[in-house]
Amino acid sequence: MLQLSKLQCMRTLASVDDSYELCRQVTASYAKNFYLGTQLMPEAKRRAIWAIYVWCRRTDELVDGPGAAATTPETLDLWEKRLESVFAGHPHDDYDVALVDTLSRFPIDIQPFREMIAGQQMDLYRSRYETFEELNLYCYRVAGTVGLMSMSVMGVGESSSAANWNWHWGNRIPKEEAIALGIAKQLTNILRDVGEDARRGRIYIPLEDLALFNYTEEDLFNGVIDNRWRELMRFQIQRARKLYASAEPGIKVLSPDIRWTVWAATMLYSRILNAIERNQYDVFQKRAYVSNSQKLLCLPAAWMKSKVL
Ligand SMILES: CC(C)=CCC/C(C)=C/CC/C(C)=C/CC/C(C)=C/[C@@H]1[C@@H](COP(=O)(O)OP(=O)(O)O)[C@]1(C)CC/C=C(\C)CC/C=C(\C)CCC=C(C)C
Ligand SMILES: Nc1ncnc2c1ncn2[C@@H]1O[C@H](COP(=O)(O)OP(=O)(O)OP(=O)(O)O)[C@@H](O)[C@H]1O
Ligand SMILES: [Mn+2]
Repeated sequence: MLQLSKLQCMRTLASVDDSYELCRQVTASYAKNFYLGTQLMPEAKRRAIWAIYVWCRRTDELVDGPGAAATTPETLDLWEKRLESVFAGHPHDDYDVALVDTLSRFPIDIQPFREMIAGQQMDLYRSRYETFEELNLYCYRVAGTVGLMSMSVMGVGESSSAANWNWHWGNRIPKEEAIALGIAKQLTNILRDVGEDARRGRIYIPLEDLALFNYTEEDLFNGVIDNRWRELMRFQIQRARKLYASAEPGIKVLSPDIRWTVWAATMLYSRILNAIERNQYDVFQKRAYVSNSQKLLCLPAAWMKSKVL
């Protein structure tokens, strides 16, 4: 469904509403946490996020999905050319129709999308990161950019209109916070998926951090859990939590009608770190996740935060 489709020139493309419905279905099936978050948003912004989510998911699937073995740098170059035509108003398939419509309604820049592709390109040729600085660039590209894309739709300031871009009157654009939240989520995702990524020969945790705790790549591939591993994971979790904390002041600058969503998305994702701790840092045999009951309990707390913080 999400594979690169040939230009659907033989038949008319989906209507705008049908395309948004397709994007809603993909978001609901691939990302229950994000989908739940979008349910707390106004309709116009919710649909735009679904359209952006699908483009991001398709881009990720090119490198991480079932057809990834066939993906080459040329595939991603083609995908970027399609991105440019979408930004020029020319959809290639039914999914693109919603994104073209979203781009006509919100002030969204193409650059974060290009950088997302550059981040996925890194997954084609890199399976190790020597330093956190290198990993941070990867996380910015695949996740920090999602923060920038989402913020273009969410808007800032006090007015609650769909396109409440009133920063002309001094509302600060919390770009750094949006990027920080994306990177914090990516670091969380990396810690949750250590075992899954190791089975694919990938280590995202910086090698300088492994060395700091005298933990080797071989230990990681063998799933060794001892005090070295627990200290290394505590260090990683602390770094992710610091980034979540640095993003939080930016949420109150966002448009009031989406603050609940962003608090909920932040709390839901950061609770994965708590789950890793509850699992005694066993990310090799156990999958850290937030239960549905825990997710639902986050919602009133997120609502309160959106009103007072
Ligand atoms: C409600 C809400 C937060 C909407 C954002 C939804 C959206 C457009 C998400 C796109 C996610 C995606 C598929 C990106 C492709 C690359 C990738 C997979 C990134 C990782 C996401 C998690 O995906 P998943 O859990 O499905 O992981 P697996 O592939 O299954 O392993 C990432 C961890 C990136 C997530 C980053 C964000 C959602 C950005 C959050 C930042 C904001 C919403 C900005 C808020 C603004 C301020 C000022 C704080
Ligand atoms: N047991 C599992 N094994 C492998 N992958 C899983 C497993 N459970 C969930 N996933 C995948 O991992 C991702 C995270 O799952 P989780 O339930 O934490 O959140 P989600 O439903 O994906 O919501 P979001 O993607 O917004 O975090 C999902 O994309 C899901 O498809
Ligand atoms: Mn997911």
